[in-house]
Amino acid sequence: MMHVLTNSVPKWGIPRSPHFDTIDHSFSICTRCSFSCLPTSLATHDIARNKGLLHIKEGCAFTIMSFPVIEKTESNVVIKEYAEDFTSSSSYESAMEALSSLITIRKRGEKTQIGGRYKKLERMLMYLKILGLEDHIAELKVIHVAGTKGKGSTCTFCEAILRECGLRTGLFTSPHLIDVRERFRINGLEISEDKFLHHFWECWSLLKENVSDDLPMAPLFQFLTILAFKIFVYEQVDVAVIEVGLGGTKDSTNVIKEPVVCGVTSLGFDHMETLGNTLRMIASHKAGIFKSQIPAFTVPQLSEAMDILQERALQLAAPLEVAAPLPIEKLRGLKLSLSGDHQFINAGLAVSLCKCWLQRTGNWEKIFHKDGKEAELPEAFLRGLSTAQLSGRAQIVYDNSYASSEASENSSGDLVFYLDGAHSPESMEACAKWFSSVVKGNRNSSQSSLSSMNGGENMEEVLRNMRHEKEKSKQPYKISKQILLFNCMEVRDPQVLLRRLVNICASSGTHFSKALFVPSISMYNKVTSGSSIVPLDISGKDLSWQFSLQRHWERIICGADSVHDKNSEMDSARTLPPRTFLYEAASHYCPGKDYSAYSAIMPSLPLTIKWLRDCVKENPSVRVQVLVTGSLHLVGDVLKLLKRI
Ligand SMILES: Nc1ncnc2c1ncn2[C@@H]1O[C@H](COP(=O)(O)OP(=O)(O)OP(=O)(O)O)[C@@H](O)[C@H]1O
Repeated sequence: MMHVLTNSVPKWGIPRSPHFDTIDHSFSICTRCSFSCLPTSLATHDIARNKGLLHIKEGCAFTIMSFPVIEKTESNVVIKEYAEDFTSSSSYESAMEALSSLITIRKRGEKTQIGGRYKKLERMLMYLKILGLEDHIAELKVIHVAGTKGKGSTCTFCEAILRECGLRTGLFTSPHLIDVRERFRINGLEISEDKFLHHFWECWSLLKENVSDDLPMAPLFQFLTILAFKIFVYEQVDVAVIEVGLGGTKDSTNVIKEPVVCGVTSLGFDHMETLGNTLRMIASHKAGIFKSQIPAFTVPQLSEAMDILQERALQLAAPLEVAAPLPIEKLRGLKLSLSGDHQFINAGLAVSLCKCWLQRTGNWEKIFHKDGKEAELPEAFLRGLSTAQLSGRAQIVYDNSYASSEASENSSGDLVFYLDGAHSPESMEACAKWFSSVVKGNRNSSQSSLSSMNGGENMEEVLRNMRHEKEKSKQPYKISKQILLFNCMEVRDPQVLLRRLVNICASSGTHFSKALFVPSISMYNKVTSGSSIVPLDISGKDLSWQFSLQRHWERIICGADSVHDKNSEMDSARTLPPRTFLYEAASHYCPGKDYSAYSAIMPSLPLTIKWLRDCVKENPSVRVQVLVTGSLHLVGDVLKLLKRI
């Protein structure tokens, strides 16, 4: 029998899970009304009481919130506002619209003009106070993780390890790929729509009611951070694993005053417009999460970065240790569930963070009855490391939806998507190594392609993929073609990203026969849900960025300038290349037409997926291996489409 120190004795003497209910589905707009069981001390109550929304029952306060609602007699201005502003048929879509309204459009590196009197972290504290959370977040037992690459993976490993130790976990990561709820996981599962909506609208209304010229509404990431804290407090998690959004010192998550332990993952060059151009400057921002006397861990870093981390730790008397990459033997024959050699670095850090967290919270001895100096990893750690799930990072998806029956499946080629949202030079390098390794069938890398289907898929899907792979291995030899499907944000340097990808792949014998440049569907000014409508109208889409990506590609591959003249660009983007383009030799194609010998502009992502499926359907002798990379938005869009069509 395992005993774990948890918060299972409710902090406020209230039931562990808030009670959710639906009062009335008959409102024309309001689809959800929810109750939450809150500590009576929370300031929210006072506000709610003033608004006449509060009903006290046996020492436990139930806040009745109903959004959006047509209640014209209601004096609550905010509620009226929802009814007027968010007339979408679905409450969830309304929440997405509300969230989208918090996106502040600005050029990268420019300071966001939120206005008001206060600095970001001051504002964050005020928002938390409005929600009555400022004391409660101090009780959260946090693992706080900053870094350039590997934050999401490290946090995901930590969450899975501690969950396997029997703890109730909360995980906050960013960005999301398909649905914003991916950012908030409770016990390994993304938060349910009901709970999300409940907390979302409660947060929204209280903040909206209290904004002023001095304290404007929280922009998107600040709002989501506050929401995460609220969710974790109310869900009474034993541990909150919190990924920094950007940088560290000034990040919204840095309102955590006393985490249990901090981690800094691999440092490199990203977000330089905000963090600075040197590794020292970047490291200094990341070290901004260190707190006085709180243990911190990092991974092996270049000396410029390590010096800064050590300096900062010394100033704060924070013990800083370097966690070595996890030696493969420690896994005792198991495999990391996240694929790629770089994941051993993240896993090593996660193990140190979790051990430290368990020791500092008094859980280590309770759970393992050991002094913590054992060389072997506990079973629970192994289970966490071999089951942690994170979509869009070195994820493999076998697509067989183009084959309508087993017979047609066998008479079609194979289409396999390799998805990795790398978008910085260092991560592109990690991605290129992983892709080359898996397409060559190098099962020793860290992971076999089968077990690397880590996309939060259910077991049924994993088993289906395994069956698919087994079936395919019995079939006659197929010619593999590696195709690149790429887009990146305009602030990135595509020349650097593409060159690094091509060179690293080439150094291990992997060559892309074609590259496809395609616009993402996701818009940077809109938060969408998994069920949002996919826009199919491609008319008038500006593809000039995709054309410039193609020019970079042509230069890298053939050393020549682009084959296109500017006038033909908009026209050519409306047509898809012939299907033979995908698998016939480059020498068959003369440049200067709709596509070049090595690359094509694809007018839209849905058309590209359909086109790829059609190509493969026609040619049973090919196995098309598509690397999707350059942007997490692109990866999310592809995943969304593969699930749907
Ligand atoms: N330790 C690492 N070193 C280099 N690249 C890495 C490392 N870990 C992850 N990557 C690369 O970075 C991508 C993103 O991984 P992850 O989400 O874990 O990191 P992140 O720091 O959260 O990144 P993001 O900038 O997307 O928020 C991966 O798909 C992989 O290509």
